[in-house]
Amino acid sequence: MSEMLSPEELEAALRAIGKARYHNNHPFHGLLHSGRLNKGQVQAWALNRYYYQSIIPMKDAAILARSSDSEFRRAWRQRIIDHDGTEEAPDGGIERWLGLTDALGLDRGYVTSGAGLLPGTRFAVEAYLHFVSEKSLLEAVASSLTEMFAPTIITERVSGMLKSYDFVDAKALSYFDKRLYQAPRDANFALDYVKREARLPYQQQQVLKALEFKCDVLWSQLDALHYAYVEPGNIPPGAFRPDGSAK
Ligand SMILES: O=C(O)c1cc(C(=O)O)c2c(n1)C(=O)C(=O)c1cc(C(=O)O)[nH]c1-2
Repeated sequence: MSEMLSPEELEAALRAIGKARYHNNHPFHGLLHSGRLNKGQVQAWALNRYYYQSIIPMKDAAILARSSDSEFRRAWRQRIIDHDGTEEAPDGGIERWLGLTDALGLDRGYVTSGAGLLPGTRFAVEAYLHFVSEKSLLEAVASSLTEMFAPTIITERVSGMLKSYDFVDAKALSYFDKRLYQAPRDANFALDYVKREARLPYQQQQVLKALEFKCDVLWSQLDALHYAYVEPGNIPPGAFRPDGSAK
């Protein structure tokens, strides 16, 4: 039986998970941020990461659909607006991500079709969608808490990539500008929620496990990229080939 943690202890335990398991620790990010990837490898990253982006509003809609609290829904629906945009301002996160894949020379139809995805990306991203649909609302909210750790990695990524790659510029990376304030706003809301709603020891354990799960979702996407495009360079049949031979 686990002990009841104070809200502050719960937060400290969540931060310890992020410190150990967040994807900023993955070697693929080390290569991406320090300019040690070639353009084809950066294209592979952006293409696969598009799939994660595209599923985020669907997973947030699944979370919305599970809450009976209109105040909660009002706050949470902002996430969907941020990613999908509005009629007046259609350049939400998804559109901005496609701005990055455009800048990298990838065809939009190919990117959005998902045809060149790594199987590992597909399975990891879909596992996230299933997780939030099937687990408790508390666990679903907790699984978004990786965003607590996002601002640091975004700052490192943008400055590293701008310095190192002549094929990306600030406009291509503008997706990340908005994430710098959206991610902390969203993470603070979700953190307050889990600190308030995890009222029993088993619920606190569920919250911690949900964050571990989500770190695994992010980590396994980078494992798949690394295996296919860095070492040993085993690109699965049908997946994107930087030389364009199997498009
Ligand atoms: O660039 C990153 O490293 C990174 C990480 C994460 C994250 O930690 O899950 C998200 C994002 N970006 C992101 O752009 C984003 O919109 C996002 C939404 C979520 C979520 O779980 O609801 N995570 C993330």
